[in-house]
Amino acid sequence: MTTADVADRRQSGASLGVSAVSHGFDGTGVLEDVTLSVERGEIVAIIGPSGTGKTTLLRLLALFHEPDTGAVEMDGTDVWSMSRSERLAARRRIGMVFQEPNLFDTTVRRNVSYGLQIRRGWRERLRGLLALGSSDTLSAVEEALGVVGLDDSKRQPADSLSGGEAQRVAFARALAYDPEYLLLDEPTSDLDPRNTAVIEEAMQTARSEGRGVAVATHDMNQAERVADRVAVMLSGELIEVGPTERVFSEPNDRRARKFIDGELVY
Ligand SMILES: Nc1ncnc2c1ncn2[C@@H]1O[C@H](COP(=O)(O)OP(=O)(O)OP(=O)(O)O)[C@@H](O)[C@H]1O
Repeated sequence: MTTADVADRRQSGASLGVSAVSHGFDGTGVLEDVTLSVERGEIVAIIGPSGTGKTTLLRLLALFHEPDTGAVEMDGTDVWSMSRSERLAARRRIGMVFQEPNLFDTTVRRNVSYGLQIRRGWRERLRGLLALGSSDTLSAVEEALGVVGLDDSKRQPADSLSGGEAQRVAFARALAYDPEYLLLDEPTSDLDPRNTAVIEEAMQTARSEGRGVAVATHDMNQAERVADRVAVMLSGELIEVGPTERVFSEPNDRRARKFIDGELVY
């Protein structure tokens, strides 16, 4: 990506967000009146107790579900009022990394290039099939694997990787198709400090490339280390959103303070 591309992404002020969203499952409410957006070129951490709705929020941002009420907006446009093809195009601008890497039983390289193929439109996909191993596919795969420090493992079978390496491949798979927004659900929850550091660095690289990153994490130290803004979620509501330093040092909400101080039992 050129410096001009990055600057262009940043200046556009583009964002992905939810506006006054409430959502539940089988008649049970999970999210209540949630408003949050992530702009390109920033990292937003969503923290909060287990079962509080962080994954549900990421899944709504990933356009997996239509919210019961409220809007999911990309660049200010309500995604669920778009046509199906427009929404599909919007979805292609978003990458998601789940808590479980869920790799395919093939090499590292094929896992990453598969992500690239599946996200392309059918025309591009056909072109890709005709020119399997084309240079742009290969360089996108190599670049993404380089970001997570796995450029030397391309030919390795995915089932021979450690949990941390597998999660790094899942990250590269999401990165390879050049998403504008990257949604990460507890990407380092079971990882050792070294793999955690690699993923955190990759998040920062994504930010510096002008991507908007939203990460749900239990790890408050991680939120403090990487995020520009933090959103604290409790029982499906966002009780505090603000710049990381301010939220950690002087949260406005009493419950957010308790959660940050580790006094909130959950
Ligand atoms: N597809 C679903 N069907 C029914 N209930 C669901 C579904 N997805 C989530 N829930 C419920 O919504 C609530 C919030 O879950 P969610 O996974 O969003 O929380 P979370 O904050 O990400 O939790 P954790 O930190 O443990 O991953 C939970 O009570 C969960 O059981």
